[in-house]
Amino acid sequence: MQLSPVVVALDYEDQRAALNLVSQLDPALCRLKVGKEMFSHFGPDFVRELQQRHFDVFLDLKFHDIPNTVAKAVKAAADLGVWMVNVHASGGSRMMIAAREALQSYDAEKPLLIAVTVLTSMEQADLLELGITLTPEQQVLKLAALTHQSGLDGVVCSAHEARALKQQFGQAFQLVTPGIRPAFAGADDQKRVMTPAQAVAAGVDYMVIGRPITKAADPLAALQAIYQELNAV
Ligand SMILES: O=C(O)c1cc(=O)[nH]c(=O)n1[C@@H]1O[C@H](COP(=O)(O)O)[C@@H](O)[C@H]1O
Repeated sequence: MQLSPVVVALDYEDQRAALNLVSQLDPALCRLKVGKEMFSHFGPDFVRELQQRHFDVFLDLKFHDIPNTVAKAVKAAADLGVWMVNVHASGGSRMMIAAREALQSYDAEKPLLIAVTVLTSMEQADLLELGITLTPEQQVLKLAALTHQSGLDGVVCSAHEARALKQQFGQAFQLVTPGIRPAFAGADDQKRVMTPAQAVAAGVDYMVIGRPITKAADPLAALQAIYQELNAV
């Protein structure tokens, strides 16, 4: 069975609750994302626990620092054996190139290196506050171009930008998108949502899905429903 593009976001303050969810999921149907909250609470051991359960882990720590520090941080993530790691594209091309070069010696074991463009929670007013006068879509394209030039594997973006990004940067440029909502789920606080099928049709490679699975009465059934919807595309 081909691994599905679903990455389940583990946003929990309680490790037992997270592992209870994980024990209901199937590593053939999804990967797992560990972000700042769980990594700060439970550290690399938690990531290792997930890997021992045969899950690929996306370490979502969104590194943004001087090039030397980010290079060392992505190397530490690679040593941990994660499948995907990310940085902020707004850290600039020198930072992103340093991160890419730090992973060069990992060959087949190299994690995918992805850059965050504009967070899906940010609107025009948030960019203006930072002195950025471009629209969020224009800023995404600008940061994606910088990411592509820096030789990274792809970007985190909204599914609404996927079509334009694939057109501009080609099929190999990987798109990772949050804000995905299956027809059976509510939008929660996500603003511009797409269904999994729409996202795949738009060119999304990996979709980060949290609450529609983690808060479902039957998480595996929710995951299977998404997988079936994707197989029908
Ligand atoms: O990097 C992310 O994963 C991320 C970037 C972004 O721009 N927006 C966004 O929602 N996310 C994450 O994607 C996940 C979405 O979770 P749900 O809204 O519950 O599906 C959360 O872990 C967010 O932190």
